[in-house]
Amino acid sequence: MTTLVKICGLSTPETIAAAVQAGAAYVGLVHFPKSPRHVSVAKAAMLRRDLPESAGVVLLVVDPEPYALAEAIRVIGPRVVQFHGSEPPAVLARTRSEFGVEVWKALGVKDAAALDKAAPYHGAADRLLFDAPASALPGGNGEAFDWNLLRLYRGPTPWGLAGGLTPANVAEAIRLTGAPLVDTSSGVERSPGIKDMDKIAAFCKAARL
Ligand SMILES: O=C(O)c1ccccc1NCC(=O)[C@H](O)[C@H](O)COP(=O)(O)O
Repeated sequence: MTTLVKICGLSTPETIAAAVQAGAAYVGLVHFPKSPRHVSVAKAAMLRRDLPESAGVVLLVVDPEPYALAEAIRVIGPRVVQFHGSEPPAVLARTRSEFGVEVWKALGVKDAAALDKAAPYHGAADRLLFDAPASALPGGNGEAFDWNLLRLYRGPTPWGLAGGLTPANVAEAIRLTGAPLVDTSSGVERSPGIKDMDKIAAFCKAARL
């Protein structure tokens, strides 16, 4: 089965084009001012405008105010909204029904018990993204968690694996977990917020092996 790839934290037309060209199914735009990858709503809309419909634009937010979220979705027009804070299932369900977007929920995985946090989101989320627990930032810290925790995971909601994935370790992560989608940010950067087109291509290639 083909593993879908999401490259997150993109902020230039060149690196987005490189991700699409390399076969990434999803490109992530981080709208969170404390992140080195933050893009304003206006910039996200500009980046989105030049993309083909086939590119899955994921707008990433952290505990957004309802008004600000509505405005961002209206102006940017993403295919997916990824919630990366402590949003309850009702926020995802409401966002999906009001705006007709896909909604994803990121969950930090510290131990096996952390996977129980997925249960309330079944039915409300279109995808769960299992990531390393929040540290300096809610996500995008380049830290991996113990992938063995997902070996036997069989939840009903489509899911993805994130956290410290790189061109060098992504094939092993897929082999161990069977992840249907892999997501990376720091692992394809030269420095925080600065994406590297060669690393993006290498990641997409390694995820296909
Ligand atoms: O990337 C960020 O700066 C970020 C900031 C705040 C919340 C989430 C953020 N990123 C979310 C992602 O989907 C990342 O791709 C995911 O956490 C994996 O990041 P990394 O470990 O750096 O590959």
